[in-house]
Amino acid sequence: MTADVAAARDEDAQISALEALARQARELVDAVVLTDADPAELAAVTAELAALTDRLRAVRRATPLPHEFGPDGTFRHLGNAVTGACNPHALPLVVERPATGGSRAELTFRPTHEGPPGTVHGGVTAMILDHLLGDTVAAAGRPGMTGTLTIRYRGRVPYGEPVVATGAVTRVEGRKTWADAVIADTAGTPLVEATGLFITPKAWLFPGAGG
Ligand SMILES: CCCCCCCCCCCCCCCC(=O)SCCNC(=O)CCNC(=O)[C@H](O)C(C)(C)COP(=O)(O)OP(=O)(O)OC[C@H]1O[C@@H](n2cnc3c(N)ncnc32)[C@H](O)[C@@H]1OP(=O)(O)O
Repeated sequence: MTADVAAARDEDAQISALEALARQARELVDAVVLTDADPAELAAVTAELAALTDRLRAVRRATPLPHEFGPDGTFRHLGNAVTGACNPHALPLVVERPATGGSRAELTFRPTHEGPPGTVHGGVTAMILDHLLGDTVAAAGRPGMTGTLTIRYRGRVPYGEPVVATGAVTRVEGRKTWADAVIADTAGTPLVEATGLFITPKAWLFPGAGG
């Protein structure tokens, strides 16, 4: 076994273990949101969690896992707040790029995403749509940063039930790209609609040019 292969295996093992930890941390957050344990039990669990937190902090990175190209050549961001498999804050959203263009994701929100009673928080759905729009413009070969994001909330988004998010580019002009996205129920009824303007920084077009 070469040193490169051994290093790749070590990295795979590290990522798999981090993904498992993130999955467990999501389970923990869901359990916290829904627990009805008594105060003594809550205090005992809190003390155990504090000890576990100290163990993880003992070996600490400066930043979350970075953007990179994975072993199969595809772009990945394991620490991303929306898609990162190693980030417990992420759903994580799994985005597909249909052959017909745009981006698509099937997702199920959890009780931890609740805003109004029985409804997903509008900021959470906006975050998902921002990411999907960003992926949509990137899929069209025009990656950019969100300049503006307009949201129209048409119906309550439930948690615990699957919904579908889709996005499509609508207009391009120089470094600007506009796209629309929607979260709909499985019958296709739109629940939240978004329009985004994405601007490709000059540095992404001309690396080293600044901007
Ligand atoms: C290598 C990467 C591979 C990636 C491959 C796969 C990716 C996989 C999916 C990832 C998906 C992520 C999705 C998350 C997306 C976020 O969440 S991004 C985070 C939120 N957004 C930000 O932080 C952006 C912060 N703002 C900035 O960085 C800069 O202001 C911007 C937006 C890059 C623009 O800066 P700039 O290029 O210096 O812009 P500037 O030259 O002043 O203006 C250019 C034009 O845009 C207009 N403009 C500028 N800003 C705005 C604005 N905010 N609103 C309206 N118009 C504006 C100007 O008026 C101007 O218009 P014209 O005069 O040409 O008509």
